[in-house]
Amino acid sequence: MTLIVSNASVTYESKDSPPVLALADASLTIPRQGFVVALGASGCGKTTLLNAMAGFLSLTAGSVTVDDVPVTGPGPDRGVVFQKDTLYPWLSVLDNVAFGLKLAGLDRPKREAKARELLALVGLEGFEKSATYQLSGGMRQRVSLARALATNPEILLMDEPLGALDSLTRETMQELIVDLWASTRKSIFFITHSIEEALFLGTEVVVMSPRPGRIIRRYTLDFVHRTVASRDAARVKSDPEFIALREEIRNLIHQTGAESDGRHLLARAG
Ligand SMILES: Nc1ncnc2c1ncn2[C@@H]1O[C@H](COP(=O)(O)OP(=O)(O)OP(=O)(O)O)[C@@H](O)[C@H]1O
Repeated sequence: MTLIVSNASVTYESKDSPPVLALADASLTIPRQGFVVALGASGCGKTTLLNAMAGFLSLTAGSVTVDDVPVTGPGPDRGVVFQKDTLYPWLSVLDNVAFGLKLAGLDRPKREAKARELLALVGLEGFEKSATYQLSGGMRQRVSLARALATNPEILLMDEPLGALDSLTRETMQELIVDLWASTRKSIFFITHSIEEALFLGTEVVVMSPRPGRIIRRYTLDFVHRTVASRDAARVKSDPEFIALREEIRNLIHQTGAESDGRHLLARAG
């Protein structure tokens, strides 16, 4: 499946404050089996873009399509993982993962078998009967991932799923996501504030700048392919090419962050 965002703009209107141009003329393709990462400072419209892809909000202008069919709402072809897990505290780990399958009408043995398989895939074998509040942040995000995969969406939309984790857990989770991407061949759209994370994960990285939120730069990368081939994350992250690009993007984000303050006022006034 291919998800295409064309010339998408979103303006938030409210009664008490001026309209905010949160996303300005963004175009983006999530190709089949691609791993596209949106990177940018707070407020540059990343979540707005993801919400439009997920069908949670309507665009002010432009379009989102999946295989040429316009997105008009959420659908089983797109699974979503949020920064803060949205697990049900009254359900066990297994039942959280199986929940969507229950809604889809699968009988108990089938949905539990599928949920067990997914929990093994994310490294949570043995925790099926645990309550979600007994788990660490990293484990909870593993459950969220398994839950998003349960209905077998071709596209995964991930809104800073590792943002709340400590740095060691975060690195382990990055490697898990690379493994999942390589083994399931899903298409992924992933949001992060971390330049290193974006470079490590993405086959394509789009850099966004705030006020108004727009895509200012695109990079096609192969670091993630190198990680899949070498299984040596530390080596990939310390590669001089990786480090040079990390610095280039850091400068780019700092420059445009400063410049965009002026544009912000223009965007609001205009
Ligand atoms: N419902 C809303 N009403 C009004 N303004 C909003 C609304 N949601 C977001 N905004 C504004 O739109 C802009 C883009 O927000 P968005 O959440 O998409 O950015 P982001 O890049 O995901 O930020 P963060 O990294 O902090 O999550 C911000 O200036 C934000 O304040």
